[in-house]
Amino acid sequence: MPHHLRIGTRASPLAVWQAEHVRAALLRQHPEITVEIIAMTTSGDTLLDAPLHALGGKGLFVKEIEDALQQQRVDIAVHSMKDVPAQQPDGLEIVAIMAREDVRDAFVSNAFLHPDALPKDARVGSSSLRRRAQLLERYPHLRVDDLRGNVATRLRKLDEGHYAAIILAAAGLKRLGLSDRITHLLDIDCSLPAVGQGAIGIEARSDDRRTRELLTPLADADTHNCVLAERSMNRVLGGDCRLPVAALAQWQGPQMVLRGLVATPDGRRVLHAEARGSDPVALGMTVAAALVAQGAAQIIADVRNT
Ligand SMILES: NCc1[nH]cc(CCC(=O)O)c1CC(=O)O
Repeated sequence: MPHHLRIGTRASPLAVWQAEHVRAALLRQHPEITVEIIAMTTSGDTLLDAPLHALGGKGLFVKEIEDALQQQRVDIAVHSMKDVPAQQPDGLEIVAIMAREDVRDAFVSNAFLHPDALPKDARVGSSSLRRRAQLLERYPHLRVDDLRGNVATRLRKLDEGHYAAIILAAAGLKRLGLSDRITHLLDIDCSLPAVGQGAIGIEARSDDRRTRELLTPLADADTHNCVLAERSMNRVLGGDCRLPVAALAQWQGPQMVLRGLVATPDGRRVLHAEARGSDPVALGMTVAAALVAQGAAQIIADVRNT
């Protein structure tokens, strides 16, 4: 009997694209196996009215898929690493992280070529406190308003005229074939990305040796170490994707450079830290400690309490 693998994924077009991407890579490596995609609607997809950061619980988008994995209804789960909480549930593990797409945030507008061109009180759509804080730091005259929904929904709300501009991850737009909607790619000095942004992670049961072996050739070691460093920082800070926390690790020769940021949602205080090293976990802890020394823990506690 040929081996059959069931991939669990969210049902959004971007998530399904990512699952298809994993399926294609698996079949390239192992032409003898069969792969099925099982798409699920998660609570993060249905609770569209509340602002993302106000919804309780971590891992809104991944919980239901992890349940299916633990209950053996699927064999692997494909996630945007950005949405994956710092800690995996018992018995599950991120086995492979694939080569990263563009890590940057994209400025998308039908009327303005660059955020510099936005007039006072222009409405910018973003539901991420991380994007809000960095935008308001540089452009305190703007209004940042909540914007939820999948990529197509957000673009539609822009096109309907509800916003002067919106900010999205470049990776999602590129994967969906929507690169032509990117008006301007924000430099990482303007908008440091979210932990794990642009990276696809594949989760499996720790004790499922056969599946883990099949996944090994899909992993990109450089991306894996960068995302580990970012997640190590986030774990110390107790951060998740709803908090104004950003991090990006990049290889510079034999070393990684990890930049981290914690900000107040209004962008009035923005803490930065940076370190180099080759041990991802230690590097993350170093940058987290440097942020804590500047008051990061208090900022995070304040955001959690509001
Ligand atoms: N929170 C939703 C989400 N999760 C991953 C991506 C983009 C793709 C990626 O970062 O890998 C997006 C959309 C967005 O932020 O615009």
